[in-house]
Amino acid sequence: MAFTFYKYQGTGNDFIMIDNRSGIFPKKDTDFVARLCDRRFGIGADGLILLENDESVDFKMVYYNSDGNPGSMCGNGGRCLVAFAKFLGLITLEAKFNAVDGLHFATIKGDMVELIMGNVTEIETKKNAYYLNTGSPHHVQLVKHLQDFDVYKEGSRLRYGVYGKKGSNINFVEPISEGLFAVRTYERGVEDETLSCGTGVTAVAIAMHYAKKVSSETIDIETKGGNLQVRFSADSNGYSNVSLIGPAKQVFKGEIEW
Ligand SMILES: N[C@@H](CCC[C@H](N)C(=O)O)C(=O)O
Repeated sequence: MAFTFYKYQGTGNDFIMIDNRSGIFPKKDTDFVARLCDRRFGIGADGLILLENDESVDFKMVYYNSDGNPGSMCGNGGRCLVAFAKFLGLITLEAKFNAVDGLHFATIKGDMVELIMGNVTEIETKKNAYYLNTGSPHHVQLVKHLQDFDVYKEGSRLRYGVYGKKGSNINFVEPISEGLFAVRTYERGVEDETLSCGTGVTAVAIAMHYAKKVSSETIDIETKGGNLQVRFSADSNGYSNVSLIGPAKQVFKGEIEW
């Protein structure tokens, strides 16, 4: 049996994209998904995303981390999926889709995708860090000399040591200038640093505003894979109208045989 896959990247966070509206993909085969995501024995990606039919909106997002297990919400993956839906002719300029954390709205112009994320009402202050959920759980920690920081060592230590089996994604952030931050993320489920993490930079932007490191409600973030922007409205109830904006690009296409 064979089916077509596409590869997309959003600021270097890369995904295998499969149109599974026919339902043929073996969704429960964790090893198969992990093998496809393997960078030496497979296609190579930080995750795999299925585009599926949804009864009430344009489509459904089903996301797997590169370890083959279903993940929580993926912000960059969601943006890439919107670009894929446009490529398939399912949408033109706007999309509404269901994901594991609920309904999302998005707009696309050229290769720029703006994705509306869920509201954030709870932020936990920890020692030198913040913990919040932007569709996925995120630890946000300010550090100095981010470029030389050992993200893998410290990220994996916190991921397992502090957050146990369930784990968390771990973000390290350094302010660059007013309204601009540099971020590096250790991703749960990839179990390594990725070039960018969409729900991660969203969590960083909100945490930095909450910590009064920035007053603007539009925040620019530099990741190793490119730049993203996060916008929100902040009031005493928390953070709403949260959006994640950045490029999402198709990289190549191929055939999977099994
Ligand atoms: N790359 C992602 C984050 C994906 C979620 C994650 N690794 C998990 O399941 O914890 C993004 O862009 O948000």
